Amino acid sequence: MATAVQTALSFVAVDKRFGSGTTALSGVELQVGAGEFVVVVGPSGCGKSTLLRLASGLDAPSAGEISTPGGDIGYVFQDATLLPWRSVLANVALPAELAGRPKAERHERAMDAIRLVGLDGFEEQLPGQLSGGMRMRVSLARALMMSPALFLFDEPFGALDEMTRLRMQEELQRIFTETGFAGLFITHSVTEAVFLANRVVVMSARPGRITAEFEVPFAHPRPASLRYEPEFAAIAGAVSAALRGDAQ
Ligand SMILES: Nc1ncnc2c1ncn2[C@@H]1O[C@H](COP(=O)(O)OP(=O)(O)OP(=O)(O)O)[C@@H](O)[C@H]1O
Repeated sequence: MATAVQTALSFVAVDKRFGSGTTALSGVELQVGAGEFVVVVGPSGCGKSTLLRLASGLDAPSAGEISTPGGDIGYVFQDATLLPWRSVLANVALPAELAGRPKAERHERAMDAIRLVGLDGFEEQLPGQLSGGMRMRVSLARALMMSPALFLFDEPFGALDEMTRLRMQEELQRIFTETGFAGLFITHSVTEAVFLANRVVVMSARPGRITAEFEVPFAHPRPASLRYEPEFAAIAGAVSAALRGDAQ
């Protein structure tokens, strides 16, 4: 986490065209500062997942520049992608194991990450014995293991029931407050975006470009009750209007 750089992620004039002729992204300008949490909302198919793939380096832009000066990147996806035959502890410790860390060190760090996501006591369980929300916590703990400077989240809570989803939002922003990583988070939910973000970025339908940005000034950690405050509703309303304007 300790990093002197001020920018965790930078997109400058980024276009993405696929061989099929589809232009998924056009002229995208996006900066995520160190310790900043940016949430992207946009209509289905506007290029949000493409944006994350480019940020991760899994795919290259057709034009423009992308840089991640902070170093390590962590990923959390909707599908928790755990190894079913490994315990919670062994799943969380996997990145350190692959990096060749000594057993005692990776055990200690994995236990720290497990405590951070509120799963202590469950470290010997198998993924199949856990609820969807708990599996998502394991996935988050595994990503936290390598203390990445930047986290990429692709709709991580999209498959969870409403109550679990709200709880996970609260947990995630508590962890964000405690660890100070930078985040780029994708969601279809406007309230999820406003609850988590320092800044909400709205994308237009294809070709995806950024059409509006909203600063979300509430201090972290944010209480669950923030969602019912008029100031919260005002920002959520403005984000929704920007999204709707795009759909017309
Ligand atoms: N590998 C690919 N080859 C060709 N076209 C692609 C490829 N990947 C994505 N696309 C197209 O690019 C556009 C953006 O896709 P992307 O998955 O990034 O959208 P999205 O905003 O994440 O969608 P959703 O919200 O539905 O998940 C879509 O029209 C999609 O069909």
